[in-house]
Amino acid sequence: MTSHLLTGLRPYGEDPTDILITDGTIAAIGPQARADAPEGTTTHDLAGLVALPGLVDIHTHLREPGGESAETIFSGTRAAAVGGYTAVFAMANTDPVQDSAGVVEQVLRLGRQAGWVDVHPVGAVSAGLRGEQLSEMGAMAASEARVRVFSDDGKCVWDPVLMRRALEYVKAFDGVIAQHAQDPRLTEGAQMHEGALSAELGLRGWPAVAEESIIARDVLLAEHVGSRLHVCHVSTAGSVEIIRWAKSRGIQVTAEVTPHHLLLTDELARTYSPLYKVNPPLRTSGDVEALREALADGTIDVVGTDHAPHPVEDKDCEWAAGAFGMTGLETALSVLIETMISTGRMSWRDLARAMSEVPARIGSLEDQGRGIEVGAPANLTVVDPEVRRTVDGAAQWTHSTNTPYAGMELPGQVKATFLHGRPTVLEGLPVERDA
Ligand SMILES: NC(=O)N[C@@H](CC(=O)O)C(=O)O
Ligand SMILES: [Zn+2]
Ligand SMILES: [Zn+2]
Repeated sequence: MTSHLLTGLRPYGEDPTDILITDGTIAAIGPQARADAPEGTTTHDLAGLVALPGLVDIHTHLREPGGESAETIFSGTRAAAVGGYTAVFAMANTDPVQDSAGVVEQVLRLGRQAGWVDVHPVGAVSAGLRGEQLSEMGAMAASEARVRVFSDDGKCVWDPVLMRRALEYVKAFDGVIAQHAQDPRLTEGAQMHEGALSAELGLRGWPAVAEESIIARDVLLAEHVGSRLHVCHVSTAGSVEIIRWAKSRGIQVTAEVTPHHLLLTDELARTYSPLYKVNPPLRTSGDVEALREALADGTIDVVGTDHAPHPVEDKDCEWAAGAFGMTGLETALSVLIETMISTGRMSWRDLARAMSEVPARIGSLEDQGRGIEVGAPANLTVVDPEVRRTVDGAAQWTHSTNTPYAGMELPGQVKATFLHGRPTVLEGLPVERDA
């Protein structure tokens, strides 16, 4: 029997208490925790720190197989643990693509071997992400990986017939289609948000309507089919309006916002540094305000990092040649503290809902996102919200250095993470399993 006694921490930022973890489960909370601690229990003094349920990322790119020069399942999941995560959904745009039972089972296995977080492979919607025929969705759902989230992320499922079939297909096992909403024709050659600034800088624009028109179509398809739609990385005020309308009609739609779209704006394109190049692009301060409001009022359900590591040669170049994407696993919680907690827009309980409970529910996980209660699996994140740190891309655990926050001071640090009762992070540092 392995036991850990966590003393003095504040669940959801509330009154300090003690938590006893025994054999992967929260065994006691409060005075009973010390009383029940068996011989040989390891005690961790975490006085004053905030405890949250282990974070769940609905949108991570781990890059393996095929993109190991940017990230591996090991390096990406270790970065996730350091960022406070206990589960990640690994996007399908790998090489080979995660479009068959064989590939998703391989990703599952590598995730288990690494042991930093639970890895849930996302299945591709279309074979090879080609947008032509459906992938082996049923086989992936029935595989050991039990795939429930399907996405062609990186590409939009553009063909409305294919989208309709995908939505119909996943109903059989309560799956969900996560759409990367980007009309490819309206965004050909696009480099940044379309607006006054793109005109001034002479960069081809990515108009808001290219996202909004796909979301509008997809919520109507989801309604027609009676299936579940999840919208990836919502980035415009207009998208928020459409999702708000869809929810008011009872359409089964959930939506995600990234940390970078909650904090950064298109003004950063003035630097011409590809570190700020991402898909969908950074938008205006008006969009940022609408996204914060939507996350606070629940129109946007969850935060997804869209952690998108890229090798240095794809970012250390001119803007037009740069790859789209930013890393985010190690900074997500800090950005959320900065934008939503410090501003009083969300409580710690709200944050736990958006970063743990609801992402777990969208992905049909039963042993994650359960909250801090006796009997729940001991997936916990312990954060010091008071520390302020300057982000250093080279000092992160991800294999890539394309963080847009380099040089910025952000609040908060994850001090400890527990995965099914085992510490994966202590004192802010990853703990090797055999240690
Ligand atoms: N977000 C990005 O800019 N890039 C992602 C793909 C995606 O999320 O659309 C990637 O895989 O690099
Ligand atoms: Zn995407
Ligand atoms: Zn993505």
